[in-house]
Amino acid sequence: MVDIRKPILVSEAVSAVLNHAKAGETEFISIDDCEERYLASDLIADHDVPPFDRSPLDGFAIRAVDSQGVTEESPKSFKVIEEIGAGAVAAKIPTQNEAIRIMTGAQIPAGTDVIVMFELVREFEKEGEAYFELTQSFQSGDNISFQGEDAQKGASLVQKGVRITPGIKALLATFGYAEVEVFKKPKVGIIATGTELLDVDEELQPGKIRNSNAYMVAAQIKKVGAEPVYFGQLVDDLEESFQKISLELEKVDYLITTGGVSVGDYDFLPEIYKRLGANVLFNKIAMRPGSVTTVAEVNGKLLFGLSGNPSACFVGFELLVRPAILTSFSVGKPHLQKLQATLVVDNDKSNNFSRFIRSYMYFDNGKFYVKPTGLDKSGVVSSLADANCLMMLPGGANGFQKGDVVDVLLLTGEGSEWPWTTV
Ligand SMILES: Nc1nc2c(c(=O)[nH]1)N[C@H]1C(S)=C(S)[C@@H](COP(=O)(O)OP(=O)(O)OC[C@H]3O[C@@H](n4cnc5c(N)ncnc54)[C@H](O)[C@@H]3O)O[C@H]1N2
Ligand code: MOO
Ligand SMILES: [Mg+2]
Repeated sequence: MVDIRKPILVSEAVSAVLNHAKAGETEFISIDDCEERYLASDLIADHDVPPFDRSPLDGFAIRAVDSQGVTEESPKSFKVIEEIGAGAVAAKIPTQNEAIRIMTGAQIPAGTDVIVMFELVREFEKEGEAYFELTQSFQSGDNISFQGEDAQKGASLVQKGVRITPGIKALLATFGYAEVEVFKKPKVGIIATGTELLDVDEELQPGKIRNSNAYMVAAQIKKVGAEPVYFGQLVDDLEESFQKISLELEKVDYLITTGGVSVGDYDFLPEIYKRLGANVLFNKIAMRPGSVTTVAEVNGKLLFGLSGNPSACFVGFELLVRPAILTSFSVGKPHLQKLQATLVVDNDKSNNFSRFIRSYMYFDNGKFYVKPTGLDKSGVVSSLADANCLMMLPGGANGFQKGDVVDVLLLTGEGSEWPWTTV
């Protein structure tokens, strides 16, 4: 007799995993290598930006007071007494009707409070000296980029746990972060199980299939910002599998196995958890695919027993492994982002378990729409190719019809805080 497993809600499974999530270790790395990593401390402005009042235009720095009353009909001439480019500081201080020729980015010369762009004046020369004629008046502060208008000293600009984008890298450089404190990439071991598995470079043989899970999971691990460590594939042999899993578990922060978690004669993971003395958090989730997904803990380390079925394996990673890793990086929204979209085809299947259907979401005429990307079976691999989201249909409902608005979990982009309290 096989054990009858008691399914728990997806939300219960996720919280059981997150109860065991640990804060990641941190390290300092060169700014050159920091993109896509997660900040381990807030990014603080250590000075004002810009650090001085500066010119946003190529033109002339003048005193607003000298432009008062100036119009097309009563223009005024200004004498140019110095020229500065960005990086230089004016040596002279203009007095009445004097100006400094100034380029974009240069510090506003003392005594001046307006920049007039070149295009607004008529330049001329008199007795070998440069002049221009002004035909309009200005207010003090016109065309000036003020010190601190971009960022003020002491401000916390990006919080710990945010993934470094090119824009954040610009801020890190602005504030002199040659070395950046980030979360270390945890090592996530992968072991594929199954006597039927061939590696990617092997010819097909009767009864055998190529191992796709190991490659898919490694890509999922990289995408989330961790480091995959592939330990190869195992034939279904209890002793050998136990030895290999206990050995490799020591070398990583998390271990993912694929396959062998169900109730089949060659599904040895349940027995291996026993031999390891693991605390099995759950071995059945009320979801499709991935109902057999099992998570166990050994000495504080999580072992994810993902299903062998490719789509179930994929979904198990996204719903359970992803938030565990992202939580260790202090990410505030570690779950797939939940949106809503209109179903474009009927989905009559009813199921007691909640379903996470590989789907494609698109935007048309102001609305989001969603449709499945292929056959909705957990053993299917082809429907993963076009999937940019998982349609989330709660269990117990009597099917869904074209036009229904359904929940959708995006596979890319920003995440969500906990959104799935009901399934
Ligand atoms: N009597 C029952 N049988 C099954 C149940 C059940 O509740 N009672 N659950 C079914 C469900 S649901 C799933 S999902 C699968 C889970 O199976 P396992 O996790 O034990 O995985 P395997 O048996 O090893 O393989 C299942 C399937 O996946 C293919 N596979 C395995 N590894 C890979 C890989 N690395 N790359 C590509 N494909 C892989 C394997 O060949 C099998 O076809 O159990 C059901 N059975
Ligand atoms: O766990 Mo299975 O993937 O539900 O089909
Ligand atoms: Mg099996």
